[in-house]
Amino acid sequence: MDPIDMTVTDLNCEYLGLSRLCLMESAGKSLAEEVGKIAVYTFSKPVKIIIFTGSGGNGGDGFVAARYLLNRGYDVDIYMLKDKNGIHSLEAKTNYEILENMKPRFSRLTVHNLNTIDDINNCEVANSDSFSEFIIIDGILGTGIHGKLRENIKRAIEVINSSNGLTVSVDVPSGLDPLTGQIHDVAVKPQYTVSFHKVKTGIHKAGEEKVGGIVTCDIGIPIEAEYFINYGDMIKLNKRSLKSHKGNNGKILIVGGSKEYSGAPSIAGLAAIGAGADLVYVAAPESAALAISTHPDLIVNSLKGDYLTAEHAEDILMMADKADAVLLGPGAGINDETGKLLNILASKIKKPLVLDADALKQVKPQIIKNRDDVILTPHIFEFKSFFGKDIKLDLDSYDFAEVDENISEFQQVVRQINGAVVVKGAIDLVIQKNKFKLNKSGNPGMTVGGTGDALAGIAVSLLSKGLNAFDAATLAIFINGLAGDEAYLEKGYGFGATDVVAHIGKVIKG
Ligand SMILES: NC(=O)C1=CN([C@@H]2O[C@H](COP(=O)(O)OP(=O)(O)OC[C@H]3O[C@@H](n4cnc5c(N)ncnc54)[C@H](O)[C@@H]3O)[C@@H](O)[C@H]2O)[C@@H](O)CC1
Ligand SMILES: [K+]
Repeated sequence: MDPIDMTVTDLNCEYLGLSRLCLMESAGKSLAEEVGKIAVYTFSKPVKIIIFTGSGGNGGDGFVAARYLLNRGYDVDIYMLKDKNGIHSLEAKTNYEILENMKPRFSRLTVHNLNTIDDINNCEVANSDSFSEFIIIDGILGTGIHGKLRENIKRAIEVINSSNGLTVSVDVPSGLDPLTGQIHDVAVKPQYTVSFHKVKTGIHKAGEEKVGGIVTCDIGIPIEAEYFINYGDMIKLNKRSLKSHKGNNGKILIVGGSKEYSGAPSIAGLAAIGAGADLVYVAAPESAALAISTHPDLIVNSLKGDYLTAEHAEDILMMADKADAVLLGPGAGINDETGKLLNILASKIKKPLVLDADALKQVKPQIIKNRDDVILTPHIFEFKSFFGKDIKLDLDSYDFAEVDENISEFQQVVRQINGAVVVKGAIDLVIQKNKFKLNKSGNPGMTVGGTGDALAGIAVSLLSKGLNAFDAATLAIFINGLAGDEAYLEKGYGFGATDVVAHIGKVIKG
């Protein structure tokens, strides 16, 4: 599991009511159990446990484990590389304070602050001849590592590696990149790594030589916290820089509209603005352009005729050059000439793309199949016509295995292409290759016309800000549903797509 996805899942547990403090308790308890097993297996007698802690959640797991190990009768020494005031994780601080409050202390616990390099050089582990047999728990850095290692952390890692203690790393060996498995400077070289919930991607990549034996502990994270999109996923949204200029936050081109439909590209464009894009250009035939241009937020390029045709290709390709992402299809209609144009554009535009209803019905899968920067937003019938496969999403089962089997049926079909697919329904399914997420935001009122255009507009807006197709697709369907839920609160089932659009900015901010 990628570290960012682990963070998202942890956060989503909170929205189920499962706090980070509970997760840390569970992680620390599992850690203590595993260390206990390792101690018995390796030494078959009580040994001293030395826990190195940093300033984050990784150290917090160490503080929790200390309590359980003390109860099992172990002597525990904690070596804190950051003192209480330097602990950033609230949960870690709470767990440290529990140890601190144990006064008078009957347990065999000692706590040392290693504030300076000298403190580290002079600690017992650095002169470990004085110990016979002991276990080191490495709770310095986990998934929260970033940038270059600070000097004191580097030194502590060197001391751990040159000691003769048996080392158990918490979640990730400190210093090892939890995503790539690379060691940029130095890293703890443990005999075992105890991971929580799922092994982090970097651990798999690094291999046993760098991480030792891998133990994975279930810490009670329910599968629903991982499968369903929730507010935790919002951390993937790029923060808007305070110094940004016009255009820095996404320039979009929407290609759509026809004699019959001018509403669809307008809604998509306004939704893109709602999701934070700076500039939205719409390329539409003149029969739709006038109506679209009544929205002053949209910049309309009027093209000759009642429908988009292959004759417009050159003009549109020039416009696409200036955009960061392009949406093809809303309200374009279905006819041979428009179909021809959409296929040309899908093959020639090299910017990230969203293919919506009328584009989905006309663009041939082989044209986009090798691209991983494309999002398709079909409902189940469009899915069938695009992929030529009739399957249903059936999540009414109480059996994980059946749900997984149903989802993997979809994955097998979607694997024909490299892009992300949002299968819209009462519960939505987002798939890209072996990744998937489910979404339950939204309500039955969203069957009203135009909500699909709003979704496509949000998706292209997020693509234009540099999100990858999977993240843009998952966040777009979640945000669109949340905005729909706000519209329902305001107007009951009497809301329309423009009401959904009106709430997009607010639900993102909130
Ligand atoms: N997030 C959660 O809810 C859970 C997290 N858990 C544990 O918490 C860990 C993640 O916690 P955090 O996100 O707090 O991160 P970490 O504990 O990995 O460390 C982040 C801390 O180290 C500092 N730091 C980062 N890079 C550094 C560098 N190069 N040099 C020096 N200091 C550096 C940061 O300032 C931050 O205070 C996991 O690996 C796992 O062990 C578990 O308790 C299970 C639940
Ligand atoms: K660690």
